[in-house]
Amino acid sequence: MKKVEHIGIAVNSIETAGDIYTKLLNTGIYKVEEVASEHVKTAFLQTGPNKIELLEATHPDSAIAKFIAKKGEGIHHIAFEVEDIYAEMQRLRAEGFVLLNEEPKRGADNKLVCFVHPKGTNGVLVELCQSV
Ligand SMILES: CC[C@H](C(=O)O)C(=O)SCCNC(=O)CCNC(=O)[C@H](O)C(C)(C)COP(=O)(O)OP(=O)(O)OC[C@H]1O[C@@H](n2cnc3c(N)ncnc32)[C@H](O)[C@@H]1OP(=O)(O)O
Ligand SMILES: [Co+2]
Repeated sequence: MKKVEHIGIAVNSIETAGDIYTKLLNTGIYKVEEVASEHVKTAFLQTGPNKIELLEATHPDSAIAKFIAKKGEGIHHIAFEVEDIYAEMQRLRAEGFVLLNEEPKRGADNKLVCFVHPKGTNGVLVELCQSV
């Protein structure tokens, strides 16, 4: 794992949360991107070498909608940057982690992503990200 690529925060409104995080971080949103396959709209703010990813559900079936319904707004996942997502997925499988997707899938911000089930990571949803 190269670094923490982003912290994903589940929010009801990326507009409202975006204003708050713009003030908090003293920097603006540099990208808003919908990922239809995940039923989410994302907004990114750069914080040094890392990012904050605000996530708003675009459909009731969205993982974000279910998360907020259950736990309210808050930190949703930690994403790590990897060099080779295929090799990392294979390594994690061999280590006994449960991956939530068989193959890497297209994420936001020009990434290939894969998620690791939180049951195997002390309750923290982990995302692997490889730049494409
Ligand atoms: C890809 C675009 C973008 C990017 O960065 O590029 C994103 O980051 S998109 C982010 C949204 N997409 C995902 O999160 C995909 C992966 N997530 C999943 O597959 C599900 O959300 C899953 C499997 C983590 C949970 O599924 P579901 O909510 O349908 O099941 P449960 O509600 O029964 O949850 C099972 C169990 O997991 C706990 N849980 C759920 N979400 C989280 C979370 N974010 N962090 C930690 N724990 C989580 C939930 O509380 C249940 O535990 P239990 O003890 O049984 O209550
Ligand atoms: Co993410």
